[in-house]
Amino acid sequence: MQKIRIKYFHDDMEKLTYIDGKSDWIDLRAAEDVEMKAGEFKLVPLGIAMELPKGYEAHVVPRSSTYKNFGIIQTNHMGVIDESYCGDNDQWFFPAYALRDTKIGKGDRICQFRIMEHQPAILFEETDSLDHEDRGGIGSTGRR
Ligand SMILES: O=c1ccn([C@H]2C[C@H](O)[C@@H](COP(=O)(O)OP(=O)(O)OP(=O)(O)O)O2)c(=O)[nH]1
Repeated sequence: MQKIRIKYFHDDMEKLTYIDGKSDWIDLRAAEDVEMKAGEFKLVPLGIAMELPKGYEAHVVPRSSTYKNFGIIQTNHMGVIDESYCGDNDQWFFPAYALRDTKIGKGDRICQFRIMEHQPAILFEETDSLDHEDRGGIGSTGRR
């Protein structure tokens, strides 16, 4: 088991739970009641900060049911939490765009995250030709 040091910003928040065997993505909750009008953007606080393991980052995505339940989408599509984002005030946020008037309750599970190892260090080596056949662009393999 990998240990992660976590700070909760509110005493009455439900603690994160890792449900072994079902999914290794961990649900995150809104840390306050949020009301949004259609077309509004808001950074919804998630009420936690973490010290990620060395060599890891975290990826945050919406739950599949988030749009159905709340009518919001995540504006960055996938949030990347850097390893260096580990200060006492580095609270995680969910950037939300509302497509309808909506209410999110404190404690509602709106997104999920997992940790991922960093990619290897990369050195770009410039060339005039990559010496491979073109694959063909977006949609080039057709619809069926
Ligand atoms: O959905 C997200 C995405 C990011 N973050 C936090 C963690 C991350 O480490 C930090 C910066 O994110 P990123 O580098 O993606 O944002 P940026 O727009 O490039 O800002 P910065 O100038 O701070 O790098 O913001 C969140 O809380 N939620």
